[in-house]
Amino acid sequence: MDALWCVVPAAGKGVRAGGDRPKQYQWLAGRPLIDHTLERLAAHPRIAGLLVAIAADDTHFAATDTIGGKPLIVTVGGSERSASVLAGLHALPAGVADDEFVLVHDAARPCVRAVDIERLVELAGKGEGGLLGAPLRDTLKRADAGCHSIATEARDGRWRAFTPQMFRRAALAHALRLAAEAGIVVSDEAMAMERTGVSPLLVEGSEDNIKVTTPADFALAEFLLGRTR
Ligand SMILES: Nc1ccn([C@@H]2O[C@H](COP(=O)(O)OP(=O)(O)OP(=O)(O)O)[C@@H](O)[C@H]2O)c(=O)n1
Ligand SMILES: C[C@](O)(CO)[C@H](O)COP(=O)(O)O
Repeated sequence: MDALWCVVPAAGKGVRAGGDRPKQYQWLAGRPLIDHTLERLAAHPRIAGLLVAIAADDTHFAATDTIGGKPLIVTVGGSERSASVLAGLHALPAGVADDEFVLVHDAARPCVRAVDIERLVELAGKGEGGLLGAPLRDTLKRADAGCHSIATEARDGRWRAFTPQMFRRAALAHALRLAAEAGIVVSDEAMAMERTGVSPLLVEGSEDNIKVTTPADFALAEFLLGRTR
């Protein structure tokens, strides 16, 4: 399989992280968080180029045409993550065929391991696509408004979804458009594809592929950056 383009949704506000700028531009190990993510993606031999979707009013993204010798294209994202991903799909170079697989990886996940990307591309490329994830290993509780446990949920067959996720370009764009037309905000690409009858392959990946979401995640991500590649 030829190298794939990767859409990087980076148009979020990072509300849960707080700070004076969106989390993807906050400092992590001496550089903006997004730089770690983009450099790690660009260094992967399975990735041909990066399509970064940023907010229309973004004043932090350091524009560049290449990263790590790979092409980098910037487009404007949307008000929801799924809209940013769809905008990215539409901005891919004309040479990316409709049936070509593309990856989608959160800018907020800087610790993704190269070996996990390799496994995803190898395994999910044999079917209709898939995503990195990890089976739930803790007991799952349902809480009430007062944070009291009111039930213990079944854990069997439940996974946490990560990124990258990988689907064929036109099929994913179609699925995202269908969800948007139905007024459904999908949490990830796999959910949009499931709505069209696809059963994405879950590929177990490292649990240190964290999504930096809250202030506490920055210290953990900094620790993990030194241990993952
Ligand atoms: N409209 C949006 C919302 C999110 N994202 C991106 O999707 C990824 C995962 O989303 P999340 O962790 O929820 O980021 P935010 O939406 O920025 O976080 P918050 O909900 O705390 O504001 C991030 O890289 C974020 O930049 C995006 O491209 N466009
Ligand atoms: C796509 C995702 O990273 C899968 O876990 C996650 O859903 C995106 O984060 P959000 O906070 O739900 O936007």
